Amino acid sequence: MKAPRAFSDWMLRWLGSEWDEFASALEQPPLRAVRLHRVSVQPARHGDPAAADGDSPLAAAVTLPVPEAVRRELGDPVPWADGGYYIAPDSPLGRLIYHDMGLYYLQEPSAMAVVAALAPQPGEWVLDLCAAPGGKTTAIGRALAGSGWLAANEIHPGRVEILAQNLERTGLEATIFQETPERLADALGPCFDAVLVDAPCSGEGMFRKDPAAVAEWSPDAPARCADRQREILGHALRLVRPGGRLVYSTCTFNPVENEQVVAWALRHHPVEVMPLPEWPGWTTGQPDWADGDPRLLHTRRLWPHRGLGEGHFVAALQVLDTPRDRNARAVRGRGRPQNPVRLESWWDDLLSVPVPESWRRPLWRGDFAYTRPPRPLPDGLRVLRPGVPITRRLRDRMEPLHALAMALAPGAARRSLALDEAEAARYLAGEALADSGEKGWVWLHVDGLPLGWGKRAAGRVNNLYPKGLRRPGVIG
Ligand SMILES: C[S@@+](CC[C@H](N)C(=O)[O-])C[C@H]1O[C@@H](n2cnc3c(N)ncnc32)[C@H](O)[C@@H]1O
Repeated sequence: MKAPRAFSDWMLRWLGSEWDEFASALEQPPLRAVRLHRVSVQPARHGDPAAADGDSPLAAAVTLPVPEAVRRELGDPVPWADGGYYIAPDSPLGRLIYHDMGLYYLQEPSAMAVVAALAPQPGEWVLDLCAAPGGKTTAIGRALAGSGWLAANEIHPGRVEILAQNLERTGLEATIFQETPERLADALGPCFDAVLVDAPCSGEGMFRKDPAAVAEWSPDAPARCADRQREILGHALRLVRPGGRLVYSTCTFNPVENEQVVAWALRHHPVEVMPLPEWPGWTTGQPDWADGDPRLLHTRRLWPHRGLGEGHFVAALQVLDTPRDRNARAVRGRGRPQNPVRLESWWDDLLSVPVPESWRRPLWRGDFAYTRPPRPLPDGLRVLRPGVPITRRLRDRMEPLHALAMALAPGAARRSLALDEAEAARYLAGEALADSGEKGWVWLHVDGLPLGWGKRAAGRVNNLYPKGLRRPGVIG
C-alpha cells in the first residue's frame, strides 16, 4: 500500500518516533473478523432449536448454538466485542449458506468497539444516524434483542438499500429513514436514549483494506470531512434525549476529524465526555492534538501498529439535562396507532404464538404492511421501511414477505420444515423442494435458523426466496 505523500508527512508530524512502526503496519495485510448474530459459541438457551422458546415470535430474542461449519472458522475472540472473532484471510464464511441466513456479519475488528462504547440496553430507543451498510446497526439490534426501538438512517439512496438488505438478512425489526440529519432532528426531536454517529470520514483506516480509499484521499479531505462531521454532530445532538448519550466514531487517523471535532462539541454544546473502557491495544485520544482539553483523554484510538485492527476513533458524549431541554421529554410516548387493520385470521394461519400488537395493527403503505414503530412517524420524512415488511396484499390473498421469515424465532410459525445444509443451498439457489405435509405457507429452517418461506401444495414446496437474493454458488 502506497500512502499519499501528504498523508505520510502529516502522520510523521503527529506520530513522531512511532511513525516507522505505523508505516510498516500499513504494509501488512488487513485483519478480518466476524461478529456472530443469531448464534453464539455459548448460547444462553439450549434445547430443541426448532421449538418455540417462550412466547416471543422474534428471532432477535433468541440465541442458538453456532453450527460446526461456522465454529471451525472462528479464531481468537476480539477482546472488546461480544461475539466478535478474528478469522483467516481466506476464510470462506462469506460464501456459506449461513451468511445468507444472517448468522454473522463480516466486520473489521476495531469497528466493533463502536457499539461496545454505545452499550445499547434492552428497551432503549437507539438511532444509528449514518448507518449503511449496517455493521453497527445490526450489532445494536442484537443488543436490543427485539425490544425498544431500533432506528437507522442513511442519506445515500444506493447504500440505504444495502442497509435494508442487511437488516432483513439479520432478521431485525427496524425503522429505516433516508434523510438528512437536519430534517430528522427537526421532525423527531430529542427522543432517543442513544444516537450513533459513525461519521463519513477521509477513511485513512481503510488504506490497508481498500485501495479506493487511498485513491480518494486528498490533502484537503480531512478539513472538508470535519466541516461535514461538525454539521452532522450538531444535528445528531438534537436527537438525543436530555441525559442520553451519543457515540461519535470515525475510521480515520488524523486529529482534525477526531479529537478536534469532539473538542468543538465540548465548546459549543451542553455535552460531557464519558469514560470508555481500556480495551486491550487501544490508546487514549490526544488532547494536545486538539485544544488541550484533558477530557479528550476519555476518547479512544486504535492504531494498526498497536492493536489488533485497522484503526478507529471512538468518543462517547453525554447530553446534559439543561433546563431549556426539559420539556423535550414529552416528545416520547408510544402514540396511539391509527387506522388499525385487522389481520387476525391471516396471522392465526401463519403463526402459532401470540402476535405482538405492533404486528397485529401494522402500518399499510399501498399493498405492503410493516410492523409499527413505537411512536408515530411525522409526515414528510423519507422512510424506506417503518418496520419489518410483513405482507403484500395480492388480489385474492396476502403473501408473507421474506423479511418476516428472517425475523421469526424458531417455533413461531404454524408450519415449518427443517432442511439439511445441502437442501438449504438448493433453496437459496431458487429450487423447489419435495415435501407432502399440510398445505400452506411453510417456514424453512436449518436447526431453527431461518431461510425463508415456501408454499406447500401437492407434494412440493414452491420456493419464495426473493429472486434478487438467490445465489447459485452458495456452499451448503
Ligand atoms: C462510515 S459510513 C457508516 C458505516 C456504518 N456505520 C457501518 O458500520 O456499516 C458513513 C455513512 O454516512 C453516510 N453519509 C454521508 N454523508 C452524510 C451526511 N451528510 N449525513 C448523514 N450521513 C451521511 C454515508 O453515505 C455512509 O454510508
